[in-house]
Amino acid sequence: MPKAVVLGAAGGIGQPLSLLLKASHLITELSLFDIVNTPGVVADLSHIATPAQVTGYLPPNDGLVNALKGADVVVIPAGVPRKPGMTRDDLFRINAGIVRDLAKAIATTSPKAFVLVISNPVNSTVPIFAEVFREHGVFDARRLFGVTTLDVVRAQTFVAEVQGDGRNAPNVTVPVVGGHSGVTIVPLLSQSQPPLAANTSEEKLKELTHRIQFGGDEVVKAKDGAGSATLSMAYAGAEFAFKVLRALGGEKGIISPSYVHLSADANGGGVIHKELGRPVEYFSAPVELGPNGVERILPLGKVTAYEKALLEAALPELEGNITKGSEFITAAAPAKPANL
Ligand SMILES: NC(=O)C1=CN([C@@H]2O[C@H](COP(=O)(O)OP(=O)(O)OC[C@H]3O[C@@H](n4cnc5c(N)ncnc54)[C@H](O)[C@@H]3O)[C@@H](O)[C@H]2O)C=CC1
Ligand SMILES: O=C([O-])CC(=O)C(=O)O
Repeated sequence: MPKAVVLGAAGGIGQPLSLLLKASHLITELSLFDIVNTPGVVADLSHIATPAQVTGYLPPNDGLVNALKGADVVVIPAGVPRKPGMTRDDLFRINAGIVRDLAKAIATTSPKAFVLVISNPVNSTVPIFAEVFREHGVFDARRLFGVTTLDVVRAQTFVAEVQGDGRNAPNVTVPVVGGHSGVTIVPLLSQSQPPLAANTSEEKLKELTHRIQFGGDEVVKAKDGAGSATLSMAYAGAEFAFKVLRALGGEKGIISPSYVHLSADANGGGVIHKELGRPVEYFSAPVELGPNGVERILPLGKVTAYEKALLEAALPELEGNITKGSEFITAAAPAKPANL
């Protein structure tokens, strides 16, 4: 039975996420790391009568390494959240260095673990992980995931509301693709199941799209300086982690959107490149999960002219975010000695 690790476990997301993981019977070991307050979170969770045995670690010494030893799945909500007026990209300055250091520790301690990145800006932090893993010779695109599940969870909820039956949200499916910030979040509402009413006005579609793209801002605004989504993110992060764990356990046919390096797929994301009309390195798309991680990236399928325009609007920002993340590592790498 697998060991799950949470890095940033004492934070706004980390605590409820750790609770949901502790409550799950899919894991037997839950290892928590944060730079502060881990002992209290561990003492609290460890009284819950579920199988997972909880251990906690702090820096300095080998806290992080010990937390990561033998990890099968590492979930990462470490880093600062937004305040009103900030974009996710504004978090790069602080969070890029945090995730780089966590990536180095994973690369050396648990290079085979499945890595689930929540820390923002996801569009850039996932490329940071990939480049650190590449530098250490352990990059496997099938095992690195940007968690975009909250966008899907929001889309389910908001579409169900528009359909007049909020209680049906769990049965609604909406693919949300692209990235995880503003216009890079592209809901494919034409593929909603159950479908939106045929007479849904263009205005309503635009409103719904905007609400899914900027749902995070609603929470940042409501929290008024006290952070961003934590509880809904913990729910979404746990939901995705459970899917990964079930696939790891051999369950077949599990599909979930996730932000991945397109080389994770046997054909290198070729189908999606063709659909988008240009190559892009990372993209959130529905992926089929298996015991080795990504088994297959599914095509986006039929999109409307409106959705095609959304995809076109998403790509320049997404590509900029990807380059920024990758170059944070590659530009800092010492030059290779010339081949004399
Ligand atoms: N992917 C997504 O859909 C979402 C991502 N987020 C992002 O998740 C991140 C965390 O958000 P919150 O939990 O609300 O923030 P928070 O500030 O409440 O918690 C962050 C935790 O990370 C810890 N931390 C900082 N540096 C660390 C390090 N080097 N190693 C381990 N832990 C470290 C802090 O001590 C803190 O406990 C933010 O970057 C936020 O933007 C938030 C919501 C949704
Ligand atoms: O909005 C934020 O900064 C946090 C986040 O990623 C989300 O809620 O989708």
